Amino acid sequence: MTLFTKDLIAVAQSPLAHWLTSLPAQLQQWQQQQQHGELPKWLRCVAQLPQLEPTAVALGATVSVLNDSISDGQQQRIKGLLMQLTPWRKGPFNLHGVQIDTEWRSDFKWQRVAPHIGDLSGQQVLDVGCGSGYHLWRMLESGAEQVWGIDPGQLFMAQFMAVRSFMPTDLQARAHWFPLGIEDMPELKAFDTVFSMGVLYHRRSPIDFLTQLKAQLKQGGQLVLETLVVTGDEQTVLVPGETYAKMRNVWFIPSTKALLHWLERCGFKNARVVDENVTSLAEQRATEWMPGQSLVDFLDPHDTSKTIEGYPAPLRAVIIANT
Ligand SMILES: Nc1ncnc2c1ncn2[C@@H]1O[C@H](C[S@+](CC[C@H]([NH3+])C(=O)[O-])CC(=O)[O-])[C@@H](O)[C@H]1O
Repeated sequence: MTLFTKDLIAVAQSPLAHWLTSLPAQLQQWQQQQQHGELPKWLRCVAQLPQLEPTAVALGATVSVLNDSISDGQQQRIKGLLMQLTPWRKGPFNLHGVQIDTEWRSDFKWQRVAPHIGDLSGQQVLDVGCGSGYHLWRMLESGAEQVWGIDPGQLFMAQFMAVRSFMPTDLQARAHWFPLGIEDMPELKAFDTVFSMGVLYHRRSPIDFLTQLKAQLKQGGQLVLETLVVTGDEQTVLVPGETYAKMRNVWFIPSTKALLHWLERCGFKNARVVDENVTSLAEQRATEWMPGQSLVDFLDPHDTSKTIEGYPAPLRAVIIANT
């Protein structure tokens, strides 16, 4: 059975069945390109993870799967294998007692987003740029019927597959991850809610990006957009120099007013800002599972209201809009 067979069957059995016109060929082509590089090694680690019947599962702040009769030896083995998938950026997870304290406390972001998204019960939900899939589990916690994550990051895929391998089969069948960028998506117009958190500023063409997100939504669906913003009016946008907070791939950081304007121009209705928050050093920091540089190293050491390049420090907004 190939890597995505079960997920493709889930597509066929869902209201997204028309995705099958492009998806199998894209996945096959992608798999052919993965013979070299680190993915095969990461997937071997995932395949070696022990299969244990979960006795407790919690899709809460720490996404947890536990088995009450696990041995110390099994736990050490799980930790050793999961450590080979570092850096772990988005979490936290507790997998059979192995606490993955990720660089980001992604639960903080979910706490800001969740009160505003309504009831996801029965919904088909897409998460564009889902990383390790931490928020996919939280979307299931909020009632989604099926969650679909896309992200071009191969290590994130291995991390998602590792976490999913521990989940009970009913949850495994409701959470899917495909190695696609938003630009690889056909116009499905089929999802009830589309999330895109932390991606807009990585796109060179933000208006095209918003249009691509809209093309995934049903009529009457909702977009949940989370991104870096700056303060300013409808025409304020920061286009940083080579780096922003040491990130090389940051293009457009609009004000919330500009973002609302863009959403309106793209045909979204009822766009509203539901949260604004300065990223704290507690939310993004180095840990055993991501030992490299983190937010503290990206800010001006003498003035943490500025990035190391002198731009405003990361301020993030959550915006909800409808089609
Ligand atoms: N073209 C693209 N299409 C889809 N995804 C992409 C693309 N380009 C990059 N990504 C992916 O977008 C994610 C951005 S991280 C947010 C993770 C999560 N959502 C979070 O809110 O914590 C934000 C950050 O750490 O700066 C990464 O996983 C990329 O691989």
